Amino acid sequence: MPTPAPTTAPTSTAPTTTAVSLTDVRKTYSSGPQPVHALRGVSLAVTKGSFTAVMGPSGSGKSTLLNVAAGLDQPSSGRIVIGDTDISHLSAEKLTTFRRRRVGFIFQSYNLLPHLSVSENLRLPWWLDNQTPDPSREAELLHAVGLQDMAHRLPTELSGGQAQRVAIARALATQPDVIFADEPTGALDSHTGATILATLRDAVATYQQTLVMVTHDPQVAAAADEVVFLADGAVVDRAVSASAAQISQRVLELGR
Ligand SMILES: Nc1ncnc2c1ncn2[C@@H]1O[C@H](COP(=O)(O)OP(=O)(O)OP(=O)(O)O)[C@@H](O)[C@H]1O
Repeated sequence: MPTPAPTTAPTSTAPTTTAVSLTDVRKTYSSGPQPVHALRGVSLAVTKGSFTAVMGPSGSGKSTLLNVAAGLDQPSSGRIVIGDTDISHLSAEKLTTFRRRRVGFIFQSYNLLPHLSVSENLRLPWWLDNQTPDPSREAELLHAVGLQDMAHRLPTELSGGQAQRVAIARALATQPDVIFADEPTGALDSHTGATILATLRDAVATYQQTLVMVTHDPQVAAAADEVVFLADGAVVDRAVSASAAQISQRVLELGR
């Protein structure tokens, strides 16, 4: 006898296994002559400890999604929960504090402070939050990204790949609920990009770190547990454990 279908709709409360949840998130830019509907009702639940890649054609809303989900920009409507905090209604001041403590960022351009050493850049999240840096965690993270011998170097004395490793270690420093990465391998050659990707994957596994990453590169996206495809401001598909070829095919279909 077939199992009867459940009669109750799934609850809208995020289960404790969810690191980030978006519910019907919309973002309209109204500054120009015509409003731009960059996000048109995105709902998404990111599992704790998972690695999610966000892909889609240019202009599909990937960066907007990342900025809004990370609390860097306000949605026009909808609900965003990180960990157990609904950030949708936090004041600007509370949101800034929350981001410093609970969210990590990795950008294509590394965003290291040029006058601070590797070690000092890594300590920034603690300093910005008026916390004392944890020396053992700092040493562990430098080792995890292979920079244990470069703690005293300045960013100008690093290669692009090494600079991005500092950014990864820094994002991991405070054990945030989630790290958002925007094209973290975009400025690197393919070999260095592959090494950075491996470092990120290892970090996700070692620290059970939740990672959400925007990328244009199907090879990079194939390292993720799940790929979310955006088109015209909406989630149009999701793929689990997809190969680079499968991801490329889907991106082509979406009209990259
Ligand atoms: N500040 C802004 N003001 C007005 N429109 C904007 C703004 N930022 C983004 N947009 C528009 O919102 C839509 C989504 O942009 P977004 O940058 O999120 O796309 P994307 O998928 O990240 O693109 P790409 O892959 O080219 O970086 C686009 O039509 C873009 O022109």
